[in-house]
Amino acid sequence: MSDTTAAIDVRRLGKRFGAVTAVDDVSFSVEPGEIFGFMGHNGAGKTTTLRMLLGLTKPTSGAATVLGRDIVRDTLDVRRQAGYLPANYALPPDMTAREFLRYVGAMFALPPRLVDARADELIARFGLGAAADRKLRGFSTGMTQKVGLAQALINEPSVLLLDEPTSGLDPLGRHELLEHLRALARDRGVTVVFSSHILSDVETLCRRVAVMHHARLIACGELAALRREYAVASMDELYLALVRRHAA
Ligand SMILES: Nc1ncnc2c1ncn2[C@@H]1O[C@H](COP(=O)(O)OP(=O)(O)OP(=O)(O)O)[C@@H](O)[C@H]1O
Repeated sequence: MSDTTAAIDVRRLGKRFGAVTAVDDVSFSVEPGEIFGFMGHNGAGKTTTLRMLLGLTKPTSGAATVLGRDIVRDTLDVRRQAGYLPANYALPPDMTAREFLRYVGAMFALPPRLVDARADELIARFGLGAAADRKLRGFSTGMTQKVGLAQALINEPSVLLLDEPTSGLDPLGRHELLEHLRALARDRGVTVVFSSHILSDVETLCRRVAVMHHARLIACGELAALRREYAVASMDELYLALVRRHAA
């Protein structure tokens, strides 16, 4: 049965690429305004799941809704209301940060004056003012991720899908990015899906998580309840216990 109050509702979603099953019978839901941890090691199927939610690749089975919109039938509606930061996002090196934000805003067919105002606001919010008119090619990893997050917010999305947003960041960069995500959920009610294999980040940020392993969901629920169920104290131990239990 589908959960009509959920911001994201995934029902038995599956994706095959030829002989490869990338996502197998995955179901979970995300509540409005929560920061939901989406965990799993490399190749577990996280990126493919996020891409299906955004209509960037079609499911081969199952269904999902984002803000009540069907991800296959209503792809454009979903895209208008969603922000996406892909993993290892390569920014165009010859654009400035400001030019890039305006470019992404234009793709949403927003009026130029509105896009300019939002770009300015995001540049200020992420502390990019001094670098805003420099070419992106020289940007540090931390600054690149801030621009990546800013572009994901240019359409003022209600749902934000972030694929490994903290990987490669130093502790200060990670802390700053996590604080921005907390503020988005707390102050603006944005629903965040935070895909990561950095367990401490998930632990810091998320109350509920889903864990993928070899294309399947091996756990989903409140972190505290999962810790109790598996009688473990830390996120590391929980993750290892889950993976061991489901080892092929
Ligand atoms: N376009 C594609 N064609 C063929 N196989 C693919 C394609 N995209 C993904 N896969 C395969 O699907 C599986 C899941 O990949 P996916 O990128 O979704 O995992 P992930 O959990 O995001 O991993 P990572 O953390 O490494 O990004 C992998 O075996 C991958 O090789």
